[in-house]
Amino acid sequence: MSPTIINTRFVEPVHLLYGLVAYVLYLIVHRLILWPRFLSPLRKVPGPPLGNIFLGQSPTIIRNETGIPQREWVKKYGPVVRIVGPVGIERMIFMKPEALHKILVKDWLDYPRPTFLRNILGLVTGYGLLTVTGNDHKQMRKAMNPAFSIPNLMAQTPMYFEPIDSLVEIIKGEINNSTDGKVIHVYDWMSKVTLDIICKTAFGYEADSLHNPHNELAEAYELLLSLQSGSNLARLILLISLPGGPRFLASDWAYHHRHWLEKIPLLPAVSKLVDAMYRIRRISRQMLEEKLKDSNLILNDSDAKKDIMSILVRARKAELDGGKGGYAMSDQAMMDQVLTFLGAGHETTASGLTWTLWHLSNKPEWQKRLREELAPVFAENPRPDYRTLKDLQWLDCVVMESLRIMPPVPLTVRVAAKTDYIDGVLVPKGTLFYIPIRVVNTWKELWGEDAEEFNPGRWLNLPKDYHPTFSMLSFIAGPHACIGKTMSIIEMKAVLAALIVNFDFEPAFDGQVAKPAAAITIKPTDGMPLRVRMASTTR
Ligand code: HEM
Repeated sequence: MSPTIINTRFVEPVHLLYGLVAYVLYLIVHRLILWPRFLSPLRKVPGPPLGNIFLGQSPTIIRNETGIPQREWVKKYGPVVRIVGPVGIERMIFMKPEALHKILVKDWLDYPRPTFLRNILGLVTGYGLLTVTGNDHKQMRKAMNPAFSIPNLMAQTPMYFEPIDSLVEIIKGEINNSTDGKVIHVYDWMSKVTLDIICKTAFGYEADSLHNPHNELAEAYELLLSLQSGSNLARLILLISLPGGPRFLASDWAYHHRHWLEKIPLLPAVSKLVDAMYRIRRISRQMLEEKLKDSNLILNDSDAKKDIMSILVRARKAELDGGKGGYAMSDQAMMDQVLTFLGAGHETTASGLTWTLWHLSNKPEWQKRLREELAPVFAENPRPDYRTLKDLQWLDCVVMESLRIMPPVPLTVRVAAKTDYIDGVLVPKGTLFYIPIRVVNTWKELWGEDAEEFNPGRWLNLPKDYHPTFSMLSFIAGPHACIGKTMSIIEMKAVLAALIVNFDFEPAFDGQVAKPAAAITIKPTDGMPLRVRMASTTR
């Protein structure tokens, strides 16, 4: 037998195939069994059982209210928890301020948002601040910060009151002097009023969805929001993880052929998403074009328009004229930013307001106390300014407490771009982190035994270990902290104050329980029906 014959038999295609199959099987066994059970340096970190061999603990996470399984695990296993998700991917929870400081502030560049999250955010909110990282993010954030400065927010606050006054009149009309009041779906109205406010402050555009439910932008956002559910999110993550997935979903081709997607089982929701995003982008483009033609924009004094897009257009013009070598945004970048503000700033604020009204409905004593604080202020000026709203003590306590126990974004995610120690644990590159916003906000170890209860008074007597940055994470911290934090708090205060001064809120029926949805933001699945009457002071 010659050696040549042996060599030829060795490389027969069928052997190559066997080798390939064996390698793929090894990879699968490694991923699903060997790594999570025997090899990972995290395998001894406390945490729930590994769960389903393919999906890990994902079924529990998807089925439950966002942040609740994580909270139960922290109660059971302590401040450092390891959870195994689909295909053996590990996720870590770190609760202590030092660990959160490292991930979110000190080494933030080593712990970016994972690609799948950036792709989802990009698709539904535009490729702006929420999707960039590193130096691009630093530059973009620097260019955006002035639009959120206190002087600009002070100038924008009066813009909130036109939609707010419309809302008050609409609810009065619904109640129609009935002493029994009327049950209304509070979330729907909060969504409309915040959309009208953000359109005005972001674009200077009158959406008036409060009076015009068929406004195209309002309808597109309604469609987008109706798709928010844990299972739709899981489908979307799967789709955008495919090569070219995000680009395909954002393409004109996908929009024009979206009816095909409807025919594929499990994908009709994706077809609606493509439809909504296409329409939102088209309307935004039109608005930017109008803005670029608007001669008022060039004014640089008190007459100049104060909406965010006008501020950006002026800043770009100044940058180009002055040639300071700064960051001059392209039209597309500007549009993406404003879309980001619309996406990130509309439903978050609407959820925050809805949950605040829910808590106040169940705590009439707090509602009364708040009304007593607000009534004299509104009697003097029914459109209080930024400073007045900011300085109202009970209003501040109520808003902060609501954002603490029901943070509109209950958790977010980061990924380790390098292997490093965190809180004494060696965390390998590629590990995912839950930034456990809701868990931190209601951690009994810090906030005390009543941590999960609504008690606005606690803000006047904070726990001794309260950390101003890491005890309440509703807007997270560090370079990626919410740019709209001050704006959304003042907006919530303005809407809430006008509603409480005019109306009494109570549960729609005895034994009503809240129904929060499991998705990116925590909105009620039933639209939050509440009974609304004219407030005793206005009756
Ligand atoms: C109650 C209302 C709001 C809440 C609870 C909230 C919460 C958050 C959270 C938790 C993040 C961090 C997300 C992450 O890094 O994964 C974030 C980021 C962001 N938010 Fe908000 N937000 C609110 C309102 C707003 C408003 C009104 C705007 C704009 C008009 C806005 C614009 C943004 C932007 C642009 C980012 C990305 C910041 C960056 O990475 O530099 N948000 N927000």
